Amino acid sequence: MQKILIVEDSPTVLKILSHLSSRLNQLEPVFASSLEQAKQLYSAEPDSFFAALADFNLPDAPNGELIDYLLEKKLPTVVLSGSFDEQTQSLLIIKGVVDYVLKEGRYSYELAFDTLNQLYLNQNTKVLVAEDSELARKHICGLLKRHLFQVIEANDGQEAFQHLQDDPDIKLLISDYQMPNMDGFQLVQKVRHEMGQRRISILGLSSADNATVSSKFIKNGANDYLHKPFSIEEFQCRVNHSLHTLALVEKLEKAAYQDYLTSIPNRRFFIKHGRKLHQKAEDKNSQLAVAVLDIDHFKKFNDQYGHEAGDAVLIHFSSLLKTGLANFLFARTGGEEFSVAMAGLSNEQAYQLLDAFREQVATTEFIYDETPLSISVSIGVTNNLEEHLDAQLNRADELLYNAKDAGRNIVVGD
Ligand SMILES: Nc1nc2c(ncn2[C@@H]2O[C@H](COP(=O)(O)OP(=O)(O)OP(=O)(O)O)[C@@H](O)[C@H]2O)c(=O)[nH]1
Repeated sequence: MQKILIVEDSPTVLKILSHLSSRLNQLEPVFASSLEQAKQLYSAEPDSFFAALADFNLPDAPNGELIDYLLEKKLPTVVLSGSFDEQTQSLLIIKGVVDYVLKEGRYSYELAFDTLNQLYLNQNTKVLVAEDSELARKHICGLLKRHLFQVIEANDGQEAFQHLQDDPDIKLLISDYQMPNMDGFQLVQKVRHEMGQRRISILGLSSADNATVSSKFIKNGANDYLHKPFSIEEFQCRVNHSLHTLALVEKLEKAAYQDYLTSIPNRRFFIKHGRKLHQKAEDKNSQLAVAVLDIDHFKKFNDQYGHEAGDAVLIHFSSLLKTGLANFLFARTGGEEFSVAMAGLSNEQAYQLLDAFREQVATTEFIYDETPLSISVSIGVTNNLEEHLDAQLNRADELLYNAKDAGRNIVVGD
């Protein structure tokens, strides 16, 4: 685990920082109370440190000498201080610190730790910078690298669009307005029209003194706009804000498509993607098998061992689905009902795979609260495309009822 060097001379503040450091994800705090001690700790194992949270004034470093030392060592640094005048604040940012935080109490320390956590996550976040002026591009990329983002550079809109096509993981596009080949407005428009489904935040930039540039950028699909030249701090705030909003949207989207209990996809996800598979099978005249699976006598787990036991059975069953039918679209589509869509499979092929899965469910031992529970599943499957997915699911459901009538723990196909 990488370390965070925390340097603070006040025992009271150090105590609070030590208490709050449990907030750090995947980072281990190491504490020092002077410049001398910080130097010793750092030089003993320089490669193990990820970043620093450092007090601006220390008895043996009254004028920010510790900050200069940490920046010289290229250690990303968040600065703490009891007071900052505006000049010192801008000087720190110009020198290259990640951020500064006033010692105003618990919330500001929490903010400092959140900044460090964010810095750690930024290492996996890709940002694309489209800017034709090399000087401006290098400046923007340098600011992003200070916050440890993975930065990709493009000279114009066309090159930027190509990068977006090649790399689906790019989360933020920072685009200048005036560029050769394809300008910023055209780029934003193309991204929003041709990559409509893509979750990407866009920040427009321009030095034009025309008041309509900002609204045009946003009307074309940018999320935010910044006029050049900009202050480093405002740039950082807008980048963080854009990515934070995007992360919230992604979180909401995940929650909307995931079953809360088992963490596998839910009915909404199944219908959305199942309809696409169904359409594709119709268009290409190919096969699509759809199955409905229902755990047998599920109610008895709840009745005999309690609702938590029922939940545990659902989680266990879902984990078997995740491994047994991982190559297909599957979801929890009801209480103890699950659905699977298997593209390209004939009825017979689907039947065989599902029967092997049924067997696996029946033979895998599951122990709840020291009691072995025997679980089985009934399955109905059809590859008759019907008119649409919902009708095919209804047909699979009818076959499932036949399986229940036939005594359960069985697969019934068309
Ligand atoms: N523990 C738990 N129980 C659930 C959940 N969702 C639905 N149930 C219960 O699942 C049970 C379903 O029972 P039934 O529809 O009678 O079906 P069954 O007992 O499986 O019987 P057959 O399907 O005929 O084999 C009901 O008692 C629901 O309350 C859940 O998320 N957790």
